[in-house]
Amino acid sequence: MASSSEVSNPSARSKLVLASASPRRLALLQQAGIEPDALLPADVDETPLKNESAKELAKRLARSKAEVARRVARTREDLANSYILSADTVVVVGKRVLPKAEVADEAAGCLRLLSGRQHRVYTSVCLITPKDTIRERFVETRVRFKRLSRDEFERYIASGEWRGKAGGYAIQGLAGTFVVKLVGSYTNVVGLPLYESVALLDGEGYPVRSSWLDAA
Ligand SMILES: Cc1cn([C@H]2C[C@H](O)[C@@H](COP(=O)(O)OP(=O)(O)OP(=O)(O)O)O2)c(=O)[nH]c1=O
Repeated sequence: MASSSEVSNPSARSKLVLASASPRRLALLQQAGIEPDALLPADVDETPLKNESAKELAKRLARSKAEVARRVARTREDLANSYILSADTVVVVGKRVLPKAEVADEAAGCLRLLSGRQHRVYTSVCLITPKDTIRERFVETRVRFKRLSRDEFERYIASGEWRGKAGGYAIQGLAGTFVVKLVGSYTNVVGLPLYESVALLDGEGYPVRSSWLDAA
């Protein structure tokens, strides 16, 4: 067990890079008491490859994001020995991968497919350690939406909350009222499954609970 001086000495703390531009992923990490030392978003092409399954897509993209961020981090003296964490979230109806909605038409198309049905949300999390070991976790959550009325549909589109969200909705916002049933991890749907992400970091020696003393 670490001594209290080790626990409270910030200079001894390992560095963590979150390879993400998603405010949700940052907020989820912070909810777990983990404050990344740097944000290095990776702009990767998210187009699925021919015959690529949704699971393969999420895994490939999470890994690419981490690898792009690693290249940047390893050139920076302050981040040279850091852990790199990334994730990718994909929403699937049947075998169909829904887009990350950027315009209202895309969001409307997603909502039509999601209304009154069950869908799956996949998030793949990738961790690269200071020793360059790559670890991954893949998490699936099943979500069932109520059948949306025309009014709900139109008002949700008008809200704009779908913008930049996989599957054209955000469960942490108004769309939370559409959820009849959820099986699995809620934080997985928001974009970073906390149990699995913390387990990954913990398993590779990152001090996940070092700031918990200050949390109250
Ligand atoms: C389904 C769902 C997705 N989302 C968000 C999480 C992700 O930000 C986004 C999925 O797109 P991603 O491509 O996984 O992530 P991103 O481009 O937003 O961020 P980055 O690659 O820089 O990490 O959708 C929600 O916020 N709530 C939800 O309910």
